[in-house]
Parts: sequence; structure tokens; C-alpha cells
Amino acid sequence: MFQFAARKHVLWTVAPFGSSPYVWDAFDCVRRWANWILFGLIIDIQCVGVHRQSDDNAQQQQQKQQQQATMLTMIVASVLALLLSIAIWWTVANFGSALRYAGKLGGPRAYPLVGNGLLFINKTPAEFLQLLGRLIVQYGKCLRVWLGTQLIVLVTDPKDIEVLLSSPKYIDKSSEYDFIRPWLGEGLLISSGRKWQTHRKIITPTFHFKILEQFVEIFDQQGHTFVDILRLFAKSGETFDVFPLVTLCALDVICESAMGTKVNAQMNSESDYVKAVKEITNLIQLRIYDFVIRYEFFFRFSANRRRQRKALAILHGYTDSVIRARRQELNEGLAKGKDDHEDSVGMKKRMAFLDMLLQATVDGRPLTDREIREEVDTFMFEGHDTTTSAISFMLLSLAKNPEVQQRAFNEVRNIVGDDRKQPVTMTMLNDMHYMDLVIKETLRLYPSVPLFGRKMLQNTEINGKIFPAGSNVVMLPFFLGRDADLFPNPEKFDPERFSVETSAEKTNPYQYVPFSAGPRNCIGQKFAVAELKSLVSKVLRNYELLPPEEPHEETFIAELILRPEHGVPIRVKPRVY
Ligand code: HEM
Repeated sequence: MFQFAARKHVLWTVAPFGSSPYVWDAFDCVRRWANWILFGLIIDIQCVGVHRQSDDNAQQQQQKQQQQATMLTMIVASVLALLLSIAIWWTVANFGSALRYAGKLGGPRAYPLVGNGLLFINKTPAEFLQLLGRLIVQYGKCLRVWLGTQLIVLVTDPKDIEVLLSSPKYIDKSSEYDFIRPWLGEGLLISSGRKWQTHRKIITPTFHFKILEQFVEIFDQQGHTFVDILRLFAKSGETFDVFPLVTLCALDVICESAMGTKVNAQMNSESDYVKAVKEITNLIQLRIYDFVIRYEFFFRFSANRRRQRKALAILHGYTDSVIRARRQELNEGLAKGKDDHEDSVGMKKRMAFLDMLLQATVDGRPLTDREIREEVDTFMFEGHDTTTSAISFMLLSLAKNPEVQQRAFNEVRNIVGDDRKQPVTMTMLNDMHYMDLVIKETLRLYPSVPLFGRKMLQNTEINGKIFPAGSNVVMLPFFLGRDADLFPNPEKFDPERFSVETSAEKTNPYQYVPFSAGPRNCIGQKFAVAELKSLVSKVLRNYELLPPEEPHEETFIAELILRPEHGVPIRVKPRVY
């Protein structure tokens, strides 16, 4: 009897899935499944009362034992069935609308629990990005993918992106940002609601162009060190990976701009702070692509958690100590009635972002040390990885396109002159218009932030489609920039496509969003563009950029930033003029 019931369980459990063409998407199928199991459970419970009489004592004893065993098995089976039913009702309660509406968005066939995980299994991070590209071609510019139980909606239609980015309703970040939360806390990149609103308001003035002017000196000095380091490669003429060198330079720039301190990463890449930044970014990459430790529950029990804790102790410890020291200096200066931003001879000192945050108030109160740390760490993260990616790919693009490089160099030479030691000013950077086009074209093909996401808090209708509550909606500038419908001949590196004469008004501004757009756009855009121009112009004034000796295949890893899978190989030789 029990065997029969158990076999029926298996059949009933499988049958509703087998008969459904769109397994995950069929909400009704899950409901049917639950009903069948409940029905099976009732039969199981009824059969507990079935027993037979016998005169033979030994036989009776044996039968009794058998009955007890059967009863026990049935009780266990019933409890399991009950738990399964509860799990199904929980799934329906939590994923009900996701299952119902996700089915209406196109996408590859998904399976219970693993979703589309099997498609991605054994894929390297670079293959993962290529696979997303193929899915977009196959299923269109808005499709859904299940990564395990996480629903992702991929969007590359500028019309959908316009609705998502321009509205203040969709400002909550998707689940991927949780991986970086331990470092950045509730800083501007991740926070939402009123906290984000008030902090965005007080931080916006710190990126005013008048304030940015004072950072140009930092760009110039760190650029000088960078160019010195390249001298070795110019001498040997060998192909080298420029990405790690740019990373260190960008770290130096942002550290001095954000905290007013020098980590000297370019001169000492083995310092604890620099190694901790590297460690934490590696861990973020690991979590994005590992389907087990994506889940906080499993991450907590992995060795990576310890690595993260160790790196965070160094990163937070450093920022905390700088904040404490600067706050003390500020208080002492105020007590002596002296302007803290004057040095001993009364000259105005440069203010770091941190100094401005120390003086800011929210609802009439100063920011706490913790709030300041979160914002400073956010600048440290957003301000070095993104610019590293952009500068590296810009150098590579110039190396591979000598005509563009010559034109960019001519512009720089006309503006700055022939003295290689002449520091570049903000006015000079603002006059580099062709360089603006080169930056735009670089970010079209190599957007530093290849994808960014929003969490849908409720079912949301956008251009006739319903984006289910709880889904992570991911917009992909990487594929927008390579879409031939939006950018004809997309493989060609052609800065002119962004010139006012050819592009203005013809394009939808939401088809080109490397800095995002709308209320949650990149607050550091002007800082980034100035840094890029400063550093790249410095390199061009000293070196001619050449492509790698051996042709190399370009493959990318999309994390929170775009990374090259095999580095960014270039060569340099001294520029003669
Ligand atoms: C080429 C360089 C850069 C690129 C391509 C870039 C791109 C972006 C993008 C796409 C976003 C939106 C992300 C999202 O919606 O999730 C963003 C946000 C942000 N960026 Fe940048 N960024 C760059 C450099 C910088 C720099 C240098 C800083 C700071 C010094 C910075 C600070 C921020 C901050 C704080 C946010 C969050 C803004 C908010 O949510 O209100 N970025 N950036």
C-alpha cells in the first residue's frame, strides 16, 4: 500500500512539470503540483488505519513489526510531503508574480530551482558575457533569465532604459550591489530612499567645477609618476599590460582627492591598503560568478568570508583613522579661530572630498564618522576602478588607431605647447574637444560600467511589459554600444560619430549611457573626464602608443566594472617633436 502511495508521489510530483511547456513560467503548474501532493498526503494518512488480524502469535508479532515500520515510513513520508507543500506555497507566495509575469517576457527555458543556471554552468566570466550577448540576439532587447531563484530582466532597448533611468521611482539597486555593501555600506552608490536623496543633495556641490579645479594638480603630479614608470617599457620596446599600472595611478589620484592622503600605490604596490583593495575587488568578482557564494547563507560559511573580513579591517581602519585625524585638525583649527584650509603661511590649502563632508550637515546635524566613511569609501571604489578601465582602453584604442592618435596629439600640442614639463590647467583640459570625442567613443565600446541594475519593488508596467516585483532589471551599456541598429559599423573606432554635426538630435540620449542618466547618474562624471584627459594627454606628450606585437583577442569580464580577460597590451616609444 505504502509502496503504491510512494510511487504515486513520484509520478504526481513529476507529471505536472513534464506536461508544462514553460516549466518555471507556468504559475498554474506549481499550484497543480501542490494540490496533487496534498491529495497524496490524505491517501497516505487514511492507509495508516489499515491492518489485518491473525491467530498465529509469531506471525502477529512479525506483522506488528511490519505495520510499525510501515507506519513510521508513512509518517516520515507525510511529514516530508507536508514540508514540500509548505515549500511550494512559500515559493508561490514569494515568486508568484515573478513566475506569472516573467513567463510573458521572452527567455530561454528554465527549470525549477536551477532556473537557467545550467546554461551558465562551467562558463568562465568572459564566456558569461558572450552568452548574454547571444541571448540578446536570440530573444530580443528585453528578456528574462533565472539565475537559480533570482530573476534577472536584461534590457537593451533605449525606450525601456529611458523610462527606467529618468524616473525617480526606480532608484533601488539590484542584488549584485549587495556584494560590495560590506565595503561601501550605505554610501551614495548603494543607498536608497531618503538617505540617498539627502546625501546626493549635500554631495553634489562637492563636484562643482570650481572645486574640481583644485584636483587638476593631483592629476598632473600622479600623471608625471605614471609617465616616468612607462620609461622602462619605452626603452625595451616590449609589449606590456598597462591595466595594472593604470590601476595604481588611479588609486593614487582618488586617494589624494578623496582623503587628502597619499598611499603612493605607484611607488609601493605592496602596501597593505593597496593589497586590500585588490583583495576586495577579487572577492566581488568571485561572488558575482559563483552561483553558490552569491547567496549570503553559503558565503558566510566559506573561507572567502574570512578573507573579506581581513581586507575590510584594513580598508575601514585606514579611512577611519584619516577621518579621525582630519576631524581633530578641523576642531583644533576652529578652536584657535584659524581657517583650517590655510597653511602656516596663510596660503589656501587644497580641500579633499573628505574635508567637505566633514563640514556638511544633514537636517541640521553634521554627518557621523560612519556616514563619512561610507561616502569616502564609495569615492575610493567608484573613483578608481572605473577610471582605470576607461584610461586603459583609451590608451589601447589610440594605439590601434594611429590616425586618431595623431589628431589627439596635435590637439594637445596646440593647447599645451611643446614644453613637456608644462602642467595642464583646467582651462586647457576644457579646450580639448577632440579628446572629448575620443573618450565618448572609448566608453561606447568599453563602458567602464558595462551593466547596472535596479530592483523592482513592485510589478511595474514599462512600454507594455510587466517587470515583476523582486526582479533585478539590468541595463547593459556594453551591448547598447555594440548594437549595429544604434551605432552603424559598431566595431569601427570612430570618435567622429559623436561630433555635434553628425550626431546631435539624431540619437536617443538613452542609447548611450556609460555614465547612466537621470537622477542616479554618475556624480563623478566631470572629475572622471578631467582625469582621463589629463593622464592620456600626458602620455601622448611623452610617448607614441603602439599596438601589441602579437595580435590579441579582446575578451571581457563584466563585473561591477569592465575588465579585460587578458590585460590591455600596448607598446610605447618616446615621441619625437
Ligand atoms: C570613466 C569613469 C566613470 C564611469 C564610466 C562611471 C559610471 C557610473 C555609472 C554608470 C553610475 C551609475 C551606476 C548605477 O546606476 O548603478 C555611476 C554612479 C556613481 N559614480 Fe561614477 N563613473 C565614473 C567615475 C566616477 C568617479 C571618478 C567618481 C567619484 C570620484 C564616481 C562616483 C560615482 C558615484 C558616487 C555614483 C553613485 C551616484 C548615485 O547613485 O547617486 N564615478 N558612475
